[in-house]
Amino acid sequence: MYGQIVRDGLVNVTGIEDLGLTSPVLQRTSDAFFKEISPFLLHFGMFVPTIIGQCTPEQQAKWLPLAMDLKIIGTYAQTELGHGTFIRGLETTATYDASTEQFILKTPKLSSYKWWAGGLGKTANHCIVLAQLYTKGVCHGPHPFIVQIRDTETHMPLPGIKVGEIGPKLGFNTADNGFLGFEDFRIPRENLMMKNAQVTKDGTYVKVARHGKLTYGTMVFVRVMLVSDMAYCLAKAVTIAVRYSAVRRQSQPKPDQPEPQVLDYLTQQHKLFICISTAHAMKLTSTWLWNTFTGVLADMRDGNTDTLPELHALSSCLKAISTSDTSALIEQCRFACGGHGYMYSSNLPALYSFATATRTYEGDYTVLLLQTARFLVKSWEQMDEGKPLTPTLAYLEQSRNGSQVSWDDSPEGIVRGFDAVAAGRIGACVKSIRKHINNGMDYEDAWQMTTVQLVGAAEAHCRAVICRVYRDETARLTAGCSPGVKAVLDQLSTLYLLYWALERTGDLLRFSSLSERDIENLQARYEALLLKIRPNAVGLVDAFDFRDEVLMSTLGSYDGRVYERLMEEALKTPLNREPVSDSFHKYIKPMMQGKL
Ligand SMILES: CCCCCCCC/C=C\CCCCCCC/C=C/C(=O)SCCNC(=O)CCNC(=O)[C@H](O)C(C)(C)COP(=O)(O)OP(=O)(O)OC[C@H]1O[C@@H](n2cnc3c(N)ncnc32)[C@H](O)[C@@H]1OP(=O)(O)O
Ligand SMILES: Cc1cc2nc3c(=O)[nH]c(=O)nc-3n(C[C@H](O)[C@H](O)[C@H](O)COP(=O)(O)OP(=O)(O)OC[C@H]3O[C@@H](n4cnc5c(N)ncnc54)[C@H](O)[C@@H]3O)c2cc1C
Repeated sequence: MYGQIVRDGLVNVTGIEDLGLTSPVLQRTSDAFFKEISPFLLHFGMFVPTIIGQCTPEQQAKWLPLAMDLKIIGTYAQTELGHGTFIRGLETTATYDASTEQFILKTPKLSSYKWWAGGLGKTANHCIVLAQLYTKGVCHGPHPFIVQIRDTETHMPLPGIKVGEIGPKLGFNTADNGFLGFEDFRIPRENLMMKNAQVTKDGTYVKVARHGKLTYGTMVFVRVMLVSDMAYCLAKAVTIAVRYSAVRRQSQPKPDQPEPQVLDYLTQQHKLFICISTAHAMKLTSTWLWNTFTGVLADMRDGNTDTLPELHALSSCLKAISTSDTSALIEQCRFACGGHGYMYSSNLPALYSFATATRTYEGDYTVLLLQTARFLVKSWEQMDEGKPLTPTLAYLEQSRNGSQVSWDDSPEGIVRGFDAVAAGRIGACVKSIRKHINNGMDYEDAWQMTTVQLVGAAEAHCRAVICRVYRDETARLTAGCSPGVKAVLDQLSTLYLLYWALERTGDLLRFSSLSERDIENLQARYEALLLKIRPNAVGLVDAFDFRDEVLMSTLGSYDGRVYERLMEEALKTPLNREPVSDSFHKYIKPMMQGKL
């Protein structure tokens, strides 16, 4: 199993070298090799980006060629058995010894073991280690170090290194996630990644970066990338489910009619068409977020970190919501395929296990939404002080006078409705925090007592951002399209707005003049739109243009030979090599004969 995985991984990363080892190329071609992920994902997805983001030019000149030529294989070891979210609580230490100009890495106790890093178990021979940096008796917090953990010739763990695989998981079972412990393991001073902070030969700590959280830059990059990854993952799942729903015929609503395609059931359309729409919404939002990210990087290259807080808030909530929506909607695709959706050969289980993991790694859902909420509350307070709001929060101004937004059921009106919900929920959180403080709580306790509402406010803000970006980007990108294409893509973005308006009627009743009659109108429009989209449903998923080798699905292959493929896969099962398993003779027969 592992040997095959490594072979496929290497064919992937070396066989396409002439195409250029860019992230998107690697990411997309790796899907033709793995139902889940490559053991080299962390090498290209975090090890290389961290060298670029955290090393000085001199350090990059040393490490980047080695990494890009796969002379070293790396991963990113930050999480420990005892800490993942709370990075400031990490226990691994790196203590500077000026007499030898080395850092001594230590794993003080079991909970300090690095745990989870992809590729760490048996594949990587180097890794980025986040450790508490001590010099001259002072702790300066978590810093990144580049550490060789295995001999590059023998692949044996180096003396003082304890490393291994963490074992089977819900999914990601081709990721080779590992554990890592250090016993007074020494590395050269130069292995501290020194772009944002340095330690001189005599042990003096020098802070370089103006912003205290640039060490967390790789996580922001990955969160931005994951939004696009989720769009791609969901597009694969809905391609499988819609194609299967066009093939599958079931039940007989009318006695004298043949069994219909299950795709003709309105409930099936309700399950699946939001998935098509959401894949588009997340793809367009991810491109918008990527452009925002590169803009902030450019600002930071000019020494300006003012736009970083908004990027952190955006990447946090968009990563949280895109992974949560994708996990839920891929499971919905699985539900839509009945029993055959539960077959591993459908590829829906693997797609689900990948997406649901992504809801956790690179920042847990709740924790990241609370990060966004922190930014929203601070922005509200700045608005109260008359300070300007950042672009994505301009809608807060409308709530300043507290008047209720009048409901307008046009697409643009619905977008404004979601702005009103977000503004209203943020305002309610600020009111709650202030009430608790007035009742004698300190700020931290008042914040904690409001966190359930704060998570909801951050979700509402994110939904408002997605709705606005999806609507605006669809209009912009279809401006030059044929009327037919323009109409279908407009239907999809309208469906997204109607779907979420119906999901959030409570909020819209609370923060706008939405009435019961308006809700009835929304429901009727939504159902009529499902019927309009039905004729184009298969064409819309075909337009995602996934080859069968990438979909890897008995249910979603282009030729629709579902039952033949299911049987072909079944016959490949090892248990079918012999008509009678030897377990019959060992256990079942003796049991039947009363001899067990
Ligand atoms: C060959 C095959 C294919 C190759 C493909 C290649 C390309 C693929 C590209 C991408 C896909 C790659 C996928 C890789 C797979 C990933 C596997 C998983 C990896 C991991 O999980 S790595 C570990 C991730 N861990 C986390 O995310 C931990 C989450 N915790 C935190 O982020 C923080 O600890 C915290 C923010 C939750 C809390 O920290 P703390 O208490 O210290 O901070 P606060 O007090 O809340 O805030 C203080 C202050 O800092 C600001 N802040 C916090 N974080 C950031 C940040 N990241 N950036 C900027 N600012 C930040 C925060 O806003 C506060 O500011 P203010 O005080 O309010 O001003
Ligand atoms: C498939 C997979 C791959 C991974 N790969 C890597 C890797 O390559 N490298 C790496 O370093 N790590 C990796 N991780 C680890 C991952 O980054 C962490 O699991 C993630 O950051 C969550 O942290 P945790 O596990 O400590 O969860 P915890 O934070 O302990 O979460 C447990 C519960 O506590 C809640 N919680 C925690 N803090 C707060 C708070 N402040 N307020 C409210 N609720 C809170 C959470 O919401 C959650 O409900 C991987 C994880 C997975 C699942």
